[in-house]
Amino acid sequence: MSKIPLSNDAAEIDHLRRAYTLMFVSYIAAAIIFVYGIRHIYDQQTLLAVILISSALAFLLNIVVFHLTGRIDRACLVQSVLVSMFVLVLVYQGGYHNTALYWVYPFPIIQFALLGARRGALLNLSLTLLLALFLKFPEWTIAKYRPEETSRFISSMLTVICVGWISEYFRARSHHKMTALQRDQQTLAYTDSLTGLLNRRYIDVDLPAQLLDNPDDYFPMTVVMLDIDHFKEVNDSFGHDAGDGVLRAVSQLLRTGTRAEDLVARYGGEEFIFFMPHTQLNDGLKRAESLRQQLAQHAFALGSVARHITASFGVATCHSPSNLKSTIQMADKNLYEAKRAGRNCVR
Ligand SMILES: Nc1nc2c(ncn2[C@@H]2O[C@H](COP(=O)(O)OP(=O)(O)OP(=O)(O)O)[C@@H](O)[C@H]2O)c(=O)[nH]1
Repeated sequence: MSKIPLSNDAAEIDHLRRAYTLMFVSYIAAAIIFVYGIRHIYDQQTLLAVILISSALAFLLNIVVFHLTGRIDRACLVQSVLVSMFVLVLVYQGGYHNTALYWVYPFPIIQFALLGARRGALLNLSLTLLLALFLKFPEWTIAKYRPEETSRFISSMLTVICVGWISEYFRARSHHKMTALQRDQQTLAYTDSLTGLLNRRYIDVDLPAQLLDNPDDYFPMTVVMLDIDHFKEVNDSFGHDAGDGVLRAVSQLLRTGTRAEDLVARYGGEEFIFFMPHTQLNDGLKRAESLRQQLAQHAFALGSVARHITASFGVATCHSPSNLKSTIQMADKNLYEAKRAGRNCVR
């Protein structure tokens, strides 16, 4: 079966999840940090106030850049690096009366939400290693932490990282499984069971969304509709099963006679349609004529003899997503003209 370009709702939902996580986490963290920063100006803790206020502004600046560029991967990575730097500087300085360590615990969870299980674990473990060094060599820091406090802190940090990793790993795994399941079900819903081609539901439901989302991948797009001539006679003379065999053989001819980027569908009983992206009307007419000839020359095995079968073709070109329906109607009208003109021709 040809590869179906499907609208990817799961990827869109995941993108939104990351964007909302990034924005809410950044706004909430920036607001809390900013308020504490202002408070410490009044406490005369200038260095702490500068660390807090500049971190809050850096978080917000990253969000502004994200709004302007829409690049979620880069924004999450920058936010994680900013968070890590903030944590390191805060632990180095000690925070208010050396309480900095209490503020570190939420950050591993944030890193997992922003970066995912693998990259989040890497960043969190590196950060914990640096923090452990700071705590092991107190002469490196301004802060003064009690020895029993530092050992408990590293153990509880590792516990938080472990729990955060487990939760993010299984969330991502179930998300991937559900995405695969959704794709399988979509593929099944949009596949014609007799021929394995795309079906009418795909043309009516998913294709319009595809065209709207990625117009540059399609337009101008030529639509060809074809209908097997006198197909009723095939059924009447050779039986319904033989008719099904002809429909499968015609599908195979269409598959091999079209390009990989063309979308080929069974539109109704013995009616097929295909869409040729980036194709003007003249080229579309030539390709339809070539297919008509291939089909007319093909010998179908029916009963004990080989028989020739022909089809009539209608062609029209679509220039924008809003024209899809009227273009299909135009191709259908031209197909009717081809039938009226005596069949086995392209109009
Ligand atoms: N075997 C088989 N036949 C089908 C299927 N779907 C529709 N048909 C048959 O296709 C035939 C279509 O007949 P008509 O609409 O009269 O068209 P035609 O005989 O091809 O004549 P023209 O289109 O005017 O050339 C009918 O006999 C339907 O039963 C199918 O899935 N399998």
